[in-house]
Amino acid sequence: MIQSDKGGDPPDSKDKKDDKLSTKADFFGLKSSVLSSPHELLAPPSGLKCPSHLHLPFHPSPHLCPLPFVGISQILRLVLQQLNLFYSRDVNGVCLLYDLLHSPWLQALLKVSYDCLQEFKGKKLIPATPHAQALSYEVVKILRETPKSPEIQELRQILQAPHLKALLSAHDTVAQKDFEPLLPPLPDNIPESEEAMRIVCLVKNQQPLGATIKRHEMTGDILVARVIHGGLAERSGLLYAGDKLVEVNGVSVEGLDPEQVIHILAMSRGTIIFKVVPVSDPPVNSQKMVYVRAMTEYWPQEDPAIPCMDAGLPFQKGDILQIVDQNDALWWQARKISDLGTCAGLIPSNHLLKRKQREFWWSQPYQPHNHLKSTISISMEEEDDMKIDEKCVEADEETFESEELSEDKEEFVGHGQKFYIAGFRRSMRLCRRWSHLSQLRAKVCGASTCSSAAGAPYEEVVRYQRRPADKHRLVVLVGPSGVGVNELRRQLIELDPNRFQSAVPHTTRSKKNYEMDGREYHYVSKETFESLMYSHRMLEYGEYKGHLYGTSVDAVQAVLDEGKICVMDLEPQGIQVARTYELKPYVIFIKPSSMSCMKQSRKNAKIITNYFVDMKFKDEDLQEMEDLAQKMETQFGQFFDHVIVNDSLQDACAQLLSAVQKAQEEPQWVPATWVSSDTES
Ligand SMILES: Nc1ncnc2c1ncn2[C@@H]1O[C@H](COP(=O)(O)OP(=O)(O)OP(=O)(O)O)[C@@H](O)[C@H]1O
Repeated sequence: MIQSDKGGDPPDSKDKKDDKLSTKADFFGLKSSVLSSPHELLAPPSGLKCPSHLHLPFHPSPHLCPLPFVGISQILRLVLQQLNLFYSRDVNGVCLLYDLLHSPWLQALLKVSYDCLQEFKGKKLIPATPHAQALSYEVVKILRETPKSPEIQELRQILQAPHLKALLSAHDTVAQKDFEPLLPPLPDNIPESEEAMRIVCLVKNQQPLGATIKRHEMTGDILVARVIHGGLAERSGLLYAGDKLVEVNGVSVEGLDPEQVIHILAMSRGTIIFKVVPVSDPPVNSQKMVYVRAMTEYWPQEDPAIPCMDAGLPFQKGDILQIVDQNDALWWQARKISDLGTCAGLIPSNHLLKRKQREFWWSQPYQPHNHLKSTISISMEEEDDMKIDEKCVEADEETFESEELSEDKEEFVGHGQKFYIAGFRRSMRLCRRWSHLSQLRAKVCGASTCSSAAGAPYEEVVRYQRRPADKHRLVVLVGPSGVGVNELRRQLIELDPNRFQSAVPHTTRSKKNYEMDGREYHYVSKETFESLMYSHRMLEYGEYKGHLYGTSVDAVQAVLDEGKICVMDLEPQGIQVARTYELKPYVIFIKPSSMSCMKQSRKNAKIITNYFVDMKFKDEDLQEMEDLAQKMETQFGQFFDHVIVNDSLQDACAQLLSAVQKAQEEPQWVPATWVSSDTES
């Protein structure tokens, strides 16, 4: 499709002249395909659609290749083999041909060839004879008449070998300047004022052409506004942003609106011929390909500012995008990595999206951030509820203590062998749920950084493959309370305690006589705990019954230093704190299954609460879990590397094991900063 572009040009100097361009928008649904022959450019011949013709321009033509071309011709032969393969498989072979010819290795090869030619051109070599082939025949004839000797025999064989014959034939072609195709001579008297025209021929099909047009406000010219990466126009290399459209199928576009041009194109059938005045300085996209993780979502259909809605690329939080063009300061071109074969689409640049986020933020009525009430902040009402809960616990202290004991017993069981799994203590889990996290964190990081509405909308990412000698990546499980995060974590560790381990949390409460420092908890003073908090060495922390509980970076590091995989559960707000180069966390979101499934599967499941020990799930609990999961996904989905729906516990556990293995052994997208720090160190 060619689409009308509303403008949105970068405000840089290169495009200043376009500031006055029209901002009308429309779309014309021209689907077009194979681009045949322009006159001026070194484009594929019009016979491209015929497989037999495909070979012609790519034979190692003798007059194009410098002498040591054995390697080159070999590679070109490979290219031809590939093309033949593609051709027999794919009707749309021309596109593949184009892709191949655009491949960097072929370009490099041609460049070498060209450089060699240039070198020889400078030397002005003159052939000793233009008829080396005839000469060799003559020599062979003479040799036949001379007395036989092994040397003469060998010379005859050499001269009659097909390779040498081909070489001599190539020599003669070059020597006689017998080049093809013959181009018509240029007329001598072209007036200087006359603009060079390019004729571009396109054949409509289901593929979009991938270009947008706009009208220049001052001159009224119809210009190609944007050529979309990966579209036919771009792959043809014949249409560039800035080209002036003169005629479409013989109809002059002078004085027409973009919409009228679009109408002509929409009405056209089969081949469409464009006459264009090429832009004097075609833009070159020399930027390297960048990959980013979308930290927000974008819907072009809801964005009235997009230059061309149909060319927009919608994306969701967490999508990995390949940015292919950043020439425009406002509108980039990108593809989703899940869909790299397609034409690119327009997305707002980092700068523009940030601006949009800020505008959106200010347009919203003020709301305290209580949408994840149970995990982030606690409203006044909840504060009161909590006090009541705490009172209940206080009143029931003995029972509570004995329950902690019984939980210990439970935790000592595994594979018929007694071993202790840290990080599952009831107090720690309850403190997470009832933590004063937001208040505590506010103390540490100050309102400005924590409440910043709009972080970077894109995060640059790279493929990271952990080397066997590297420490393992931290595995973080996130999910709404009761979904089974701890159950899955426990099952994973029990599966192979020599490989998987939890971090030992810290607490400011005093050690009980059956506990061991560094086993259940690291017992530290309030001052030590707070100093860890203030120096950002705590991944998570909270207060429960007047004591502080939390997991430190060092505790996680201790597990990783042992060569084990540290598996921890975190509240989603803690993910950002854990996302560091040293821990390289792999975040798995544990999601509840549907209500009806959970009603079945959670029949015998028990919730941990601060005063009921074996409380069964009620429908409201399941509903709350589902709601919270949705909110978590909406707010933190961009950080999730993997999602597991916890329906059947056995399946979920198998999925978890496989995901954890992949995280450690297969390449994953991680923030670019994690890897650049790697190379620095
Ligand atoms: N897939 C499942 N099928 C049946 N029961 C399950 C499943 N997953 C978890 N459970 C049970 O649900 C209950 C709650 O699970 P778990 O304690 O792991 O929740 P949690 O996500 O860690 O919650 P919290 O963060 O509040 O501690 C447990 O009794 C557990 O055995």
